[in-house]
Amino acid sequence: MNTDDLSYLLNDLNDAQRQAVAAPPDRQRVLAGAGSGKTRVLVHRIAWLIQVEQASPYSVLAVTFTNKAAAEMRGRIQSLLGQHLQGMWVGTFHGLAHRLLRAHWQEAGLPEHFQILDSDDQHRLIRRVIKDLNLDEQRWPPKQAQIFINSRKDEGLRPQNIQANGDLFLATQRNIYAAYEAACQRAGAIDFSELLLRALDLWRNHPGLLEHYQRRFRHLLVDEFQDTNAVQYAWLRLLGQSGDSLMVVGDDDQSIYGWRGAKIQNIFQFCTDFPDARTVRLEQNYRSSATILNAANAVIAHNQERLGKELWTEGSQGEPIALYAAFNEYDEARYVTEQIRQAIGRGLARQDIAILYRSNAQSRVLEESLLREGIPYRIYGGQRFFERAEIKNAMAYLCVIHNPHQDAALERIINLPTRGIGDKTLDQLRDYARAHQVSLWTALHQSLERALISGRAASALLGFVQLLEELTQAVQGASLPRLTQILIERSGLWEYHRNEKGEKARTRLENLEELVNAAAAFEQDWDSSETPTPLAGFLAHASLESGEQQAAEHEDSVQLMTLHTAKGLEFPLVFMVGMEEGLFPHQMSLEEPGRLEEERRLAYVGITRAMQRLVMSHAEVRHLYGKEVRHALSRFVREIPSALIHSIRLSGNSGRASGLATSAPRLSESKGTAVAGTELKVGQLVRHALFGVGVLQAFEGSGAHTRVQIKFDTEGTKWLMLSHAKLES
Ligand SMILES: Nc1ncnc2c1ncn2[C@@H]1O[C@H](COP(=O)(O)OP(=O)(O)OP(=O)(O)O)[C@@H](O)[C@H]1O
Ligand SMILES: [Mg+2]
Repeated sequence: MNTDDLSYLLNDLNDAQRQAVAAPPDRQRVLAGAGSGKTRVLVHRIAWLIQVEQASPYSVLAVTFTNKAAAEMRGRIQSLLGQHLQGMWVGTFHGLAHRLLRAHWQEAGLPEHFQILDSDDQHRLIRRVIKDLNLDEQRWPPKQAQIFINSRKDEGLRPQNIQANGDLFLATQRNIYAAYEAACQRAGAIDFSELLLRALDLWRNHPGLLEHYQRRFRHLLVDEFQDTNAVQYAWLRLLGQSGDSLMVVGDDDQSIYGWRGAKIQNIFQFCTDFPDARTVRLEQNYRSSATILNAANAVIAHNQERLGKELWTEGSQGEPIALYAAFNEYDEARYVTEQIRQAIGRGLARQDIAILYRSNAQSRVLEESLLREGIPYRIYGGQRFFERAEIKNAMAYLCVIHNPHQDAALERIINLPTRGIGDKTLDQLRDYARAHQVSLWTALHQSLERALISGRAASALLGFVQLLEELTQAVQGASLPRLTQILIERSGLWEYHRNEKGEKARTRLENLEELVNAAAAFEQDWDSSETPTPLAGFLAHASLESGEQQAAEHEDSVQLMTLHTAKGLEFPLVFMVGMEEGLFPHQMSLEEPGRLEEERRLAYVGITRAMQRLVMSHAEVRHLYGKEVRHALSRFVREIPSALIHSIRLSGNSGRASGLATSAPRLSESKGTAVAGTELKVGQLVRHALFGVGVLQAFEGSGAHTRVQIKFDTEGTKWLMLSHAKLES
């Protein structure tokens, strides 16, 4: 092929990048600092393999850290190649594991309709297990056991792999883990860590299947490699051994998921496991101004454990980093908001601005301030629609109708609404289930048949069985939204929430209505090749959506997210708020050696998100967990050479955010027209036929599933399905 034809694949690359992209199929480890074009290399490499090496898209497996990054990557490859790529697998490890397990549920030892437990479900189940084991919950807190179990799973350890050696703590945690595993198996449910481990076991235990995928995925590429955990790495080793090409790209200085089991050591291990792998280093940073880059380099230089690499840029010096000393968090939010208003006034697009914080809880005050100023924003994280109690209750009914052997869902609804099935009866059923290794549903039937339960308890259980039979009958042949509606009404859930008092009850009922809308939207673009029925698809959709901290794509909003979520992204203007000891670095990391270095890497990630301008802020007084606290300035700010910083003090008016900004939110630019989904903006006034006027507060979900949160003047705050809400501006 004429090399000129390939210029579009190589043009915007430097020499080192070009060599990595245009190498014949091989194994490479790209090790380079932030903003040096690692992700760009990976994208161009895939395009090169397909275009020049004639690799079938079907043979490419690319793994990234979030679904958003995966979608972006696919889009960039497609636009480079100018074609739609069928069959290419691009996704997160979790997403890929889920696909594998759905396709090979039998081999994985799962029921066809296995359910995914989110963190909340998992916590409930572990709590249950602890009780069943007659352990004292005070001494053996479920949360602690949950962390123990997940971190063992992330390391690839089953209970039988854990040696207690007479250690009571380990022995007990191992017992809880084992009992929890049995409970999951009975319930046909798996948690997020299990997704990965089970997929790995699938390959380990079925060499034929592994071979199939090894033959298929000839080209393997992994972004953000520094944050792979032991199980993910084991995946890679299995799949990568026999492939044609393998590329991992990462930066040891950006490893920020150690607390979730990520192992920086994988970066080194890689060269032991793949001795023929080449290491590529990229040293030129294309993202940030020299000031920002120097600040990042200075901070990360304080870490001991690093491979050590310097980044340089040809970019201009840029503006100094602004540091605002706020009086409290409200003042901080006002300052940030005012700065954003000015930046927008100077012509910066809203989506080019990001506010980064250490903890989700910090967003509330910032949100309020942005709302008051009518600045549209988009937030990643927070409580998702599918995580709300009333929605989870309704989804549990859907789940049980789909497959009654799902213990977590069954437990959730067996006495909700209350129908006289007490804890004692439930305990009896659980004991039976455990003793006979069956699901709760089977335990219930057998206990009744064998008259192990009698009297009032038995008739309550019978009532429940009858109810489920009736519900199953009633939904025969119904569409997904109709089915959802029938279940919500006839299960008694509707009545139950209606009898609750106050505003909360009303919100719950409306959310339940929204669920029916969500079901309708889902059914419309349900993909029959992915799940056997719309119901199965809807259940999976709900559990996966609640697991990922993603927000809907809405252009032209300021972006709010945690520092962790910001990984891999870049913005011309970045605010890092709450730069205080105890907040960032986080209090917990101060007490745990090793964690502090991880916090510093997080600071490095944050600083290197900024392209042109970085603004940091800290508050002298802050309200945390209901208390007023005073924090010292974060060491990460103090580690930046003072020549790079422009301090803005409280005293004097120069830097002080102006005005208290209590004005009502303004109408957005797109006045008057009936509002289509993409035109809506947070902060905008909208009108709903029934609820009247309100302010749009947030978006969630995407496409036909988009929901909007609106604060109505008289009707409180509601979540509505955008496609059904018929809003007017
Ligand atoms: N050779 C190049 N010429 C011009 N711009 C480049 C070049 N390489 C990368 N860039 C740009 O630099 C920025 C950073 O690139 P990229 O996001 O790929 O870096 P990265 O190493 O993946 O960063 P991170 O470590 O934060 O994930 C992007 O805007 C990218 O388009
Ligand atoms: Mg990247």
